Amino acid sequence: MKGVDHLAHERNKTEFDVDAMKIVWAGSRHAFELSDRMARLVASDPAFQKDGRIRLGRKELFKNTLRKAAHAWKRILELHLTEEEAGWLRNFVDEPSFTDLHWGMFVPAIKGQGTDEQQQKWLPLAYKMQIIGSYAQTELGHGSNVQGLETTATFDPETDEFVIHSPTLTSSKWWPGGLGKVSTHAIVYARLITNGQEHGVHGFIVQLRSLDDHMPIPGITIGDIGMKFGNGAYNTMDNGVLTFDHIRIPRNQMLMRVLQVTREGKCVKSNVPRQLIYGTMVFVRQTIVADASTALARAVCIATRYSAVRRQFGSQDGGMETQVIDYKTQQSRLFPLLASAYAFRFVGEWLKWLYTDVTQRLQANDFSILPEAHACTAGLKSLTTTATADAIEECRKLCGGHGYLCASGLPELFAVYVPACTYEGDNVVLLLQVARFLMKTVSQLGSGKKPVGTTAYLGRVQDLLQCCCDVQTAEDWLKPSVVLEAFEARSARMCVARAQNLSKFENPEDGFAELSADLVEASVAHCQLIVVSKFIDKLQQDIPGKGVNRQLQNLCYIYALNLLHKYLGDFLSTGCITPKQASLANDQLRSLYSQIRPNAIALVDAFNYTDHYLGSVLGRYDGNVYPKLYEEAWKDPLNDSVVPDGYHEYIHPMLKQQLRNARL
Ligand SMILES: CCCCCCCC/C=C\CCCCCCCCCCCC(=O)SCCNC(=O)CCNC(=O)[C@H](O)C(C)(C)COP(=O)(O)OP(=O)(O)OC[C@H]1O[C@@H](n2cnc3c(N)ncnc32)[C@H](O)[C@@H]1OP(=O)(O)O
Ligand SMILES: Cc1cc2nc3c(=O)[nH]c(=O)nc-3n(C[C@H](O)[C@H](O)[C@H](O)COP(=O)(O)OP(=O)(O)OC[C@H]3O[C@@H](n4cnc5c(N)ncnc54)[C@H](O)[C@@H]3O)c2cc1C
Repeated sequence: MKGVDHLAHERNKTEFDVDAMKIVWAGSRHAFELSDRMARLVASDPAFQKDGRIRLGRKELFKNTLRKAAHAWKRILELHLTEEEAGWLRNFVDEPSFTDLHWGMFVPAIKGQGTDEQQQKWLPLAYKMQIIGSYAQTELGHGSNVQGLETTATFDPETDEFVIHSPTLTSSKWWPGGLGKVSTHAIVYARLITNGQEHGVHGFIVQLRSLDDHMPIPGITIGDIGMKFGNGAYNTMDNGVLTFDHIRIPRNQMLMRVLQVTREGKCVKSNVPRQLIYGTMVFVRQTIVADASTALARAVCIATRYSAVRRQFGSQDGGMETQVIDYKTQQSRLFPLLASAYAFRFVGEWLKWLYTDVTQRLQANDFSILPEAHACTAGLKSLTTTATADAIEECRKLCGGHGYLCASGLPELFAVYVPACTYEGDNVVLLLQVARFLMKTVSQLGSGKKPVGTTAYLGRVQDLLQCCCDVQTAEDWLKPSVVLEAFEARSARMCVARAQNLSKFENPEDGFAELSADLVEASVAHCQLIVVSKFIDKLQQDIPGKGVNRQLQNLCYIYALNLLHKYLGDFLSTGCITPKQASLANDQLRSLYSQIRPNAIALVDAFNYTDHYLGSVLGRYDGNVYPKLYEEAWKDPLNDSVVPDGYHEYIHPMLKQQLRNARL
């Protein structure tokens, strides 16, 4: 059987309505139709083709990205695309570029931290791309510790200006995307100083380059920070270095929604909390969770299709060998990743809802759920990006040797994706933020303050400390209440144990530092509970389409029970379940793998990815892997000549030498 036939055969086995699942995956019929249209538009435009990207040198690669970004903008204007459509189009162009930072951070920072007047002035320019913006927060010496940033913004009352200055080498801005070669402006984070007094870190709109000839403004030194991990990959982005030598900007270019500086240099606080200065990060972390499901789904789609095409061993009487997807070990590695892609999709949807809710509340001066929004975005960003980066690498291994070829698409996907564990907050630093939030919540339980939202379960802590898991058969693990209670009890018990250990320290900060590794584990347990509970919530919705809900149930339990298996130490050591119940969970997991198996190809088809977007010979929709791999190999520049360059200089003399030695 050819690869092409394998996948057709697999698709015939499907037990659910794939078109209905495509809508569930996209979030709505509207989102499906829109993203489908934009994906096809990009795939059919020769200007957006991706072939050979990994073989380009840095300069060529970068220019190619500029060309694509300019072409995308031209198409957006020509077709009068809405903001939503334009976002999808840029997504399917699938090449990190300065536009990500312009639309993803510069514009949101002005929207979130700018006053009405500032928004009226700057947003129209940014929307028309008459200025291009970057987000310049991180410095050579400090990234995680935002309060440790060294760039200064000193108010000069004589001229009504701020003087932006880089006092040390370590205060050089370092990393901001789009900054190196493209941005004309940036939101620069700097320590505010007025009348000799410091007022913490704030954002300032600073022009970096001339709008006429793109030369840096005098006093500004700016460039690219150099090559990053992998071929192609994130090297399409001009992450930059920037220093200021006493650059003057008008007073009204400080983003003043949180704090105003008057003409006299007096600081006047508004009624919004200081943390709103970090608001852009909350917004971006939320989008990163949605991106995680997309990147994970890409890797899983490639590995699943290829696993159905690939055959090894098991041939009897000259019959066909076994499809590697039928090996239980392959299933136990692959199907939890498939389930995770769906799980992250739904938690991403929920997080988007939470973010919208918080934004509306902020507008009504209700800041009560800001800590919850911070903890959820930080924790879920950390959980989903760590899992996705690991999963892409696992998918590469699941594809055996061919997974290591760039033609599989997996090496570049990994190289592009893996910095997500670092940017927008190092994943461990973010989990420590969640831990602080959890410890604070536990410490307030005695005061009668009822936890709400994702920590509401901690309000039932006494019950959760005592409850016994009610599982007697493997089927009992298919009850939502049973699964939920096990995850709630594990998280609650871990939180309480950590809080008790913390209370033994005289100085809570010393305790927090000493116990930080344990605290991070509690944060992970809490975040996994959120993902499981949002997946379970999704199952309660009225989901149309034959067999769709059934598949989602299977995926949900695979996600939860695989975590239970992987983190068994937590569940057993906290006494949430018994070894016997753990073994029953494992039995159930195996049964679920068998149920998912006939639907695996259809479940990845439901992602609705074009071959252009997947960029993988192994993941092709038609399964025509081998002829295309063979074809692809011949495109390598090494195969331009039969005898390689360097033969006469190096190989020939070496062979001659051996020959002479042999004759001696
Ligand atoms: C096959 C082919 C493949 C190729 C195809 C390519 C496809 C592309 C696919 C994927 C690529 C996607 C590309 C996407 C592009 C994304 C661009 C990436 C951009 C990255 C940009 C950045 O990184 S910007 C810089 C981000 N920096 C950080 O995140 C810094 C991290 N540090 C912090 O956030 C904070 O400083 C801290 C959280 C660590 C705080 O520390 P500290 O204790 O010092 O805080 P404070 O004293 O300041 O405040 C404490 C107080 O505030 C609360 N708090 C903290 N943060 C927040 C917040 N954000 N919101 C609300 N509240 C907050 C905190 O809880 C404390 O509260 P208390 O009540 O006092 O306890
Ligand atoms: C591809 C990419 C794009 C980026 N784009 C931008 C951008 O557009 N704009 C921008 O401003 N920045 C950008 N950044 C910077 C990014 O936000 C920072 O690198 C990130 O926040 C991590 O900070 P750091 O580099 O200072 O890491 P560090 O904090 O130095 O981390 C080093 C190690 O120390 C550990 N660590 C640090 N603090 C603690 C602690 N308190 N407790 C325990 N462990 C700790 C970390 O876990 C990590 O293992 C980008 C980075 C990358 C890689």
